[in-house]
Amino acid sequence: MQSFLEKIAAEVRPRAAEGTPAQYIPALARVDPTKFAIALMTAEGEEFVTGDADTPFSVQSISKLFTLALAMEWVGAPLWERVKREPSGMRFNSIIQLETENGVPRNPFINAGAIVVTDALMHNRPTIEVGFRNQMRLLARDETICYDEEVHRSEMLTGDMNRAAAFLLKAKGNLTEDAILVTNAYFHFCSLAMSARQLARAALFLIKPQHGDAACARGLHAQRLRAIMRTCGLYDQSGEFAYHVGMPAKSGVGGGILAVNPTMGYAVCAWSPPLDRYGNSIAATEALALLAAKTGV
Ligand SMILES: NC(=O)CC[C@H](N)C(=O)O
Repeated sequence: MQSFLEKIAAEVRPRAAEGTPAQYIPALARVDPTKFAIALMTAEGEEFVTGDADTPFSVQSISKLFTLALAMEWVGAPLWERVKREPSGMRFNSIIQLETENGVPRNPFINAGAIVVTDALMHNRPTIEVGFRNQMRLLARDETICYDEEVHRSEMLTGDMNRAAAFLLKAKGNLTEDAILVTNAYFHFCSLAMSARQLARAALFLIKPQHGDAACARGLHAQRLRAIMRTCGLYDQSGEFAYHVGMPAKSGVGGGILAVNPTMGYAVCAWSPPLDRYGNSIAATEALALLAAKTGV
């Protein structure tokens, strides 16, 4: 596996030149585009890594997987009255459907849906940012995980589309808390900095129940979460990714893609900052495609 990951890395790294790191968040535009990592964790606890696997990067929308997992634990069924489980076929930050579909976002992995999930998590929990970070520390078994305050500030300065979504949700009666406070918490979740190794470790609960105190570690909702990853995990490229790669996955505009293979029993995170026009990492997608082909997905 180790030499195979190194071969994949050598093959796909040049593909990064075809894209650019996210430009609309200035702190992400400054990230070194040549960074690259793959980290693979097996259900049995073996770890294989290559490249910059211990360099923290901005998890961005990968946080939506973990906020949803928490909300399924903490909020349960009422969550699904506020957000649907359908692919949107639209860009991740689009608010068009929100207007025509009465303020109920298509799924929890587009921005509007994740803002509803954030609102649900915040309810009666004033320190949700600390709570979420602590859950991630427990899942990844790593106390060093922190928010990147520079990325957070950068998103606060440029996050008007997300504030627009939050105010629309509020106007349609689908936001309980203050729209500005909810988006600030959402920006914090997105600004969490984690390495590929930490993310792959944190995702193991999706293929095998884990010990520990993290709320979602028992993996009670793992199969449902994988279904939503499969259908909505890469925004309006989810169908293409399912065809090309085949693993349930979640991407972020920091250039990370976190995927799981329940049949073979591993979680894997690939990272390369340059993105395609959908906002998904080009080299990370290709790395996962080669891995999937090799491991019989
Ligand atoms: N696709 C993403 O990773 C988007 C997350 C980003 N924080 C945003 O709200 O635009």
